[in-house]
Amino acid sequence: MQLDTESEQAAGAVHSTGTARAVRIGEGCLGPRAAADAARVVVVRAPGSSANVGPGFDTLGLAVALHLEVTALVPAGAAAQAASRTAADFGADFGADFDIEVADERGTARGAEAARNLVVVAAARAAAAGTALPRGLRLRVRSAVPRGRGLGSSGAAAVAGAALAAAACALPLSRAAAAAAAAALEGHADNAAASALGGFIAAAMPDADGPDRHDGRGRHALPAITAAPLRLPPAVRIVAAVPRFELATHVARAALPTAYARADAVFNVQRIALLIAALAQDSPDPASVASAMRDRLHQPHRAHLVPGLADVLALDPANVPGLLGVCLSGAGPTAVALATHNFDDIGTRMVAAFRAAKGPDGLPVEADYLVLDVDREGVVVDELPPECF
Ligand SMILES: Nc1ncnc2c1ncn2[C@@H]1O[C@H](COP(=O)(O)OP(=O)(O)O)[C@@H](O)[C@H]1O
Ligand SMILES: N[C@@H](CCOP(=O)(O)O)C(=O)O
Repeated sequence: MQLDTESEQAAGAVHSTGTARAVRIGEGCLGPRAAADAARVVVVRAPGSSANVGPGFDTLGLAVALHLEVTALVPAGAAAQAASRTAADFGADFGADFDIEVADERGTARGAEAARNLVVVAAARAAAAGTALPRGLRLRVRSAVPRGRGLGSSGAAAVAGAALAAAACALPLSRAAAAAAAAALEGHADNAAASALGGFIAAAMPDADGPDRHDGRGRHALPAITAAPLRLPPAVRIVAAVPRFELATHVARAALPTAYARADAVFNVQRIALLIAALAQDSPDPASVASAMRDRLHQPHRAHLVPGLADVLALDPANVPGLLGVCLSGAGPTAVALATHNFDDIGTRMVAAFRAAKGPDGLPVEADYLVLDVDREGVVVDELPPECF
């Protein structure tokens, strides 16, 4: 399935392919739809994600039922105002005079400070591909996705921002477009595609050597990404053991080698194929899944950043009922287990394995576990009456 943002936007198309479900802003309205030139309240909800899923470095992603929600007050006349402004109106310093406000659990930011919030950055970039964000946006952000833990908080924020941009500018939105916009910001497509599309996905960035895309007026168009939904049996849930420290993705990426031995590349390519095949079964064979979730591209190179990881990864379905396999979640430090039952026992074992290790301060690595459903919906956008803000 080719997800091409440019052609969708050019055609103003909103279509449903069944798998890359498209959504029109306002679809699923919870209240009466406001007139287009009246103030509107738009609610965007995007799930977090667990990227890589073992061997699928920068490729596989699994959306998890932990959500980031943005409630936006879009001022009256926003669509016309956005259409009349161009991307050039809003340069790198757009935040300095940009009338925007973001409130989240860390407080309220305005202007230039608000413009550095990732949700706003993502909205601004996505909007710049076609138009500019209107002035006067008021955002409230609530996120259940812990930041910097490997559960895709930045991907969720980027997807939500892209969806918000479309809503604020009254443009049609497809989940594919939101995924592409967020992937362009993240630099890898796994989190973005999972947060935008939901479920278990494979995703790829466009060919790095491809042509730079412009729309002829100097505006940078968002690159298409390629994504495909993968089967995951309904019984599978995710047990996430979340250490109580942050690990920024850019730090964990800096720990990776720039080149790999052919044997390691082949090891992972084989296991990605085997993992997808094993999880396509109604009752996946735990030994097959666990073996296919092994990785040589990122986990060994990041293990020193996540004390206890080796012991968590050593949990074996042969000894743990319900367990299918364990891996580092995204860039870490969270570890996730795929499981069909016995979730609390699995979470307890993962936390105990972390606790048996010592952190850099010489103290045990404390972690908490969450039992999460797979989010099968991806990003959703609703519209509420203005008094709901
Ligand atoms: N709700 C949010 N609002 C604003 N920025 C966010 C939000 N969630 C995440 N971010 C940004 O993303 C960063 C974490 O991203 P990253 O290091 O990729 O970790 P992860 O995506 O695994 O949580 C945060 O430091 C912050 O800059
Ligand atoms: N493929 C990326 C995924 C990063 O995910 P995050 O949730 O840690 O941001 C990587 O492994 O670097």
